[in-house]
Amino acid sequence: MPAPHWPAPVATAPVTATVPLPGSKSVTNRALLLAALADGPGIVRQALRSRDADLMASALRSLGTTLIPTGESAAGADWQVTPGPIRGGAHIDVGLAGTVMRFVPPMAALADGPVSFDGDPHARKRPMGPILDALRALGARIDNDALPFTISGPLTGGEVVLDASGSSQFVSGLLLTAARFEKGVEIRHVGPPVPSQPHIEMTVEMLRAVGVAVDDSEPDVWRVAPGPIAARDMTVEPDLSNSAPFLAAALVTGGTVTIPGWPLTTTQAGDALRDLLTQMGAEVTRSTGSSTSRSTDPSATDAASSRTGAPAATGSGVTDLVVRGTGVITGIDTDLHEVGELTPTIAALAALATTPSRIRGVSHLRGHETDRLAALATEINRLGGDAEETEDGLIIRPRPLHGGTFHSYADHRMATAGAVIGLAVPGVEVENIVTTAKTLPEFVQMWTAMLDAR
Ligand SMILES: O=C(O)C1=C[C@@H](OP(=O)(O)O)[C@@H](O)[C@H](O)C1
Ligand SMILES: C=C(OP(=O)(O)O)C(=O)O
Repeated sequence: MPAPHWPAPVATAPVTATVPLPGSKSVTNRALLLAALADGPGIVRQALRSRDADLMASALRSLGTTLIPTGESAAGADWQVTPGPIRGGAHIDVGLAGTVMRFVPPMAALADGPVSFDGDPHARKRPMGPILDALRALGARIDNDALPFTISGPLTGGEVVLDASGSSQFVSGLLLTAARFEKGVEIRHVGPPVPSQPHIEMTVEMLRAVGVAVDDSEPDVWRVAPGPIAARDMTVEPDLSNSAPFLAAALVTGGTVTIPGWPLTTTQAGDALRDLLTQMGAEVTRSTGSSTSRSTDPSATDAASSRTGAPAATGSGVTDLVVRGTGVITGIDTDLHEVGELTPTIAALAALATTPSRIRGVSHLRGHETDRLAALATEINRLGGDAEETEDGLIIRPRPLHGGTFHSYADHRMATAGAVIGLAVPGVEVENIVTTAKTLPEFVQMWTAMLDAR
């Protein structure tokens, strides 16, 4: 039986809340995979626990990695990761996780036998062709062009040309395992621009932090020489993209939301919120206030840690991010090609803005958890709004909204977009709010706590 729809709470007063966030999905799943491919046991600290992260952990276990939780706190889980010989014969459930369906197959192609993959019904619709073709070109055998598929090695590596305009994860997936390929890899992208460059930078930076030499000096070309991946102690940053609905609440209610532990420098897409929310009318400041980062364990500091696998904070590398709503939400004309995962929240704010908005550069969102452009236009219009899909984005014009069901399409960011609109529009019910478990299982409790805080 489907769970009842979640009545999105209406804000009765400006919110004033501090919202600590669990770890980044993108950093967690890269860190776990790199630890599983490393030359010895390592630790991943303050990792996210969520459906996507748990699917990654299960995938790695079925390929022969030992993952032992050594501690769990509000900041996340600490995993001791001990690599093993990569085992074939496994079946891997990717759920709806792009990071699992694109990052694990290159590792599976190194297994000593075939490995099969499948996922949620919609996962079978997400684009996989370019990375599967690339793996074939590098030596693997694969029996399909989308999920479900079975992959068999041996994969030797070498040079490959692919079109990664559909997802940066095609490049990240190949890069993460590339040092373990006999010949390493040279990836050359040919096609329209690759989206989500910060996520590729995150991959490159995390690889360098574990001793892998990545040459990205030529645009759209990445070279990784074969060699060991060093075992390290990595600490995961808070998930800045998941701060989006909470920070949006400051704008919607004319309140103030503070996120502690915001890194001073980061490759996370969510860092773009500082600029985007300013453009939409917020006052955004950093303060050293209460922020001490999520880690208090001095042993977590590691000279080799990167910004994304960041050293434990001493307070120097992080601040509080404070977003204050000024009472007016202005529309925005913006290209979100590099930070597409922020689109649902920006669209929700645009639906509540006083002037029109145009979101460009995100045609690749049609291959996300759902076709996000169609889903956002449909759901905003269902509540009486005026949203129009364009070839590469959305036009959203001001129009008063009314209550109704906001469908999530099993998309965590659609569900949280419904919650943002519901702050200002009585009677919004979000269908399948529990889909937020993909990256933020505590969403409802955190949302309620934010609204209750004074
Ligand atoms: O590598 C990653 O961790 C991600 C890359 C991006 O994918 P696309 O390039 O497919 O948008 C992003 O949208 C996704 O949420 C996470
Ligand atoms: C696109 C997203 O996820 P995935 O990692 O499944 O691609 C997202 O979280 O917005």
